[in-house]
Amino acid sequence: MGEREERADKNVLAVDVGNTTTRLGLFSAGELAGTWELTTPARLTIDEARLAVLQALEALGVPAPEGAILACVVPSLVDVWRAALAASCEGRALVVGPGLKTGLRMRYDDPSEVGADRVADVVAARADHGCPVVVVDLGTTTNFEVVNAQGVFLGGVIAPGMALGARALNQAAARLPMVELHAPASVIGRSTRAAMQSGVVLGEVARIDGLLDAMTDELGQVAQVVLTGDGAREMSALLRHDACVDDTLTLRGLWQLWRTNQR
Ligand SMILES: Nc1ncnc2c1ncn2[C@@H]1O[C@H](COP(=O)(O)OP(=O)(O)O)[C@@H](O)[C@H]1O
Ligand SMILES: CC(C)(COP(=O)(O)O)[C@@H](O)C(=O)NCCC(=O)O
Ligand SMILES: [K+]
Repeated sequence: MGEREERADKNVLAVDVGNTTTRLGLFSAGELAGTWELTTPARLTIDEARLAVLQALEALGVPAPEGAILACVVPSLVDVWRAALAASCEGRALVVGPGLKTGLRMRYDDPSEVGADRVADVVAARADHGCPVVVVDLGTTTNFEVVNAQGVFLGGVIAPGMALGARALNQAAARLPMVELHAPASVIGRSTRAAMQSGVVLGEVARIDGLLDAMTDELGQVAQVVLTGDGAREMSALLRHDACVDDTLTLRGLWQLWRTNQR
């Protein structure tokens, strides 16, 4: 077996630390063997992060990883996870950020500003869905990543996510309850709850459809749309645009970045 095949065969742990949820994905021979989620805490010790890794490996019934890669958009948690992953695998853990080879051309004014999860999304979207492509990632924020026909990351959009919108309404207005993020039966709400669900969920649908239209105009061509994140499937059913749902996009982008950086 060549050195390259041997590396591709390794068990690799990919960790995506979002502002709300931390996702672990264990890749075995290039396939996602299992995932594990925990709530992203405000503070975390290296031991707690190591324990989370051990729990995930045990629950998934997978062997300890040989390699690890991290995308963390919470700066205070980067060093903790870097150290915990180094202790959980052979050698250093890779961290998506300055210094890591991505193979991407980026038109961001300052590419070091781009969130690590967005970089991973773009890498996987380019490889697995083709270009041009727009990724819509539903998380704490609803963020879009736009990739042109040449595979260049042009930038995108960062908007408040649906849960954030619902929470903001509840916190800012004394009479507004917390609502579940389901689409109401009609856009014209006849109760406080229905009106809020219309504003948050159908408002998000309109925002996504509207921004996709504007992006098509700005790009001068129709791009494929890839939806990922919380409620991606429900959202795809509500959108006017055709969109492909890809739940494991970010984790797969991390695995690809790990592989790129073994060469
Ligand atoms: N469409 C949706 N349906 C259900 N919950 C959603 C939806 N969109 C967002 N959420 C909620 O939004 C929050 C943020 O999403 P998450 O994927 O955890 O974010 P991040 O990737 O930023 O950590 C979570 O609390 C999640 O439950
Ligand atoms: C846009 C984000 C907040 C999305 O994070 P998430 O919703 O996944 O927690 C994150 O990618 C980030 O902090 N980015 C830095 C700013 C930028 O990408 O321009
Ligand atoms: K995310």
